[in-house]
Amino acid sequence: MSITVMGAGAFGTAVAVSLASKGPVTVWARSSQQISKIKETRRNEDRLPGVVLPDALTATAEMDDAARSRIILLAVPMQTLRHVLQTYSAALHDKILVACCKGIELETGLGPVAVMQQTVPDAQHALLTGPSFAHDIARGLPTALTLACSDADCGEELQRELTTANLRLYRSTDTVGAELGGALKNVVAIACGTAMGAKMGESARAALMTRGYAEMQRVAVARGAEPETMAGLSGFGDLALTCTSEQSRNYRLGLSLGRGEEFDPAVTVEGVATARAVQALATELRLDMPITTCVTALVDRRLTPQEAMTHLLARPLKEE
Ligand SMILES: NC(=O)C1=CN([C@@H]2O[C@H](COP(=O)(O)OP(=O)(O)OC[C@H]3O[C@@H](n4cnc5c(N)ncnc54)[C@H](O)[C@@H]3O)[C@@H](O)[C@H]2O)C=CC1
Ligand SMILES: O=C(CO)COP(=O)(O)O
Repeated sequence: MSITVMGAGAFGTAVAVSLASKGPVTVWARSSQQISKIKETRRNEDRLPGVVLPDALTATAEMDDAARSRIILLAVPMQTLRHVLQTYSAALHDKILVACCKGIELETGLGPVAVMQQTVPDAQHALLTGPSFAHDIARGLPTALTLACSDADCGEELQRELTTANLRLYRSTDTVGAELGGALKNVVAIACGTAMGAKMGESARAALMTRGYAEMQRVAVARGAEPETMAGLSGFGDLALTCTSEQSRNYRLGLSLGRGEEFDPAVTVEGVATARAVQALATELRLDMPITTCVTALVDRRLTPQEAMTHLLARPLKEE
């Protein structure tokens, strides 16, 4: 069965490379210039440098080609997902849609599954998330991810179809927990990068990871997720990866903030909008989210890293 990936960024291209080991894959991008370049060079040098694309991978800018597959992965940044789905909803209404985005929509506070449900209600909706850098997947390195789908049968089908020799998928029906884990770990990664960039030490990073995880659980429980989902690949697993590796763009943005350096605004950093969205949610749900609050203030340049840490350390003492 052919599979389509919409979004020829780092992640979409990497997953398509892995899926192409099993059968035909179509990668769709809105830019025909980008597609021509990919066809010519058999590489996506701008987004996934150094990776030769396999023959089973076809690139297209035509939605008619993309819509031939029944399973469609959406590998675009979270803040663009609604626009993409609205634009192509007619072609997508009878498909199985699998969002790969990690974030919360700023205007609505919704995750990718809810956005798919609102924009293409007749489709089936799932989420692919978990600890995985695009380059690792594309190089064939071993990776384990969560495939979350509230419909158990559809989830099983997707698990079979999307598992490859280097991509092992675990199934879950808790889409709310899976999408919150993937979104919120990015906020904590910015905090950890900031602490490391400001030379606050690895102990500070461990504290931020652990207390950040407590914030992730607080939101998850308030949103009706299963608490154990946070302990899985989509939560703890991705938190561990993203908070400790310079391959992560969220972590690298944090490093820049900590060092007082500029960061390329063209790079996709999902945690910035998500921190603001989660901050709004926390206020609405009356949740105590001090790390998220500090990250929002850091990215808005309302606090320096030192002021943020002083603020966190000076909070009233409490039970763990
Ligand atoms: N890069 C990675 O290692 C991983 C990324 N992800 C997630 O995948 C999602 C995409 O990230 P990347 O591929 O890394 O980002 P990227 O910045 O490499 O690529 C994003 C792609 O989306 C396209 N795009 C943006 N707006 C669009 C629109 N309105 N219509 C059509 N296409 C549009 C861009 O042209 C670009 O090709 C993010 O939510 C990210 O958190 C998940 C796991 C790993
Ligand atoms: O989600 C990722 C790894 O699982 C990629 O992280 P970044 O978006 O921070 O690069």
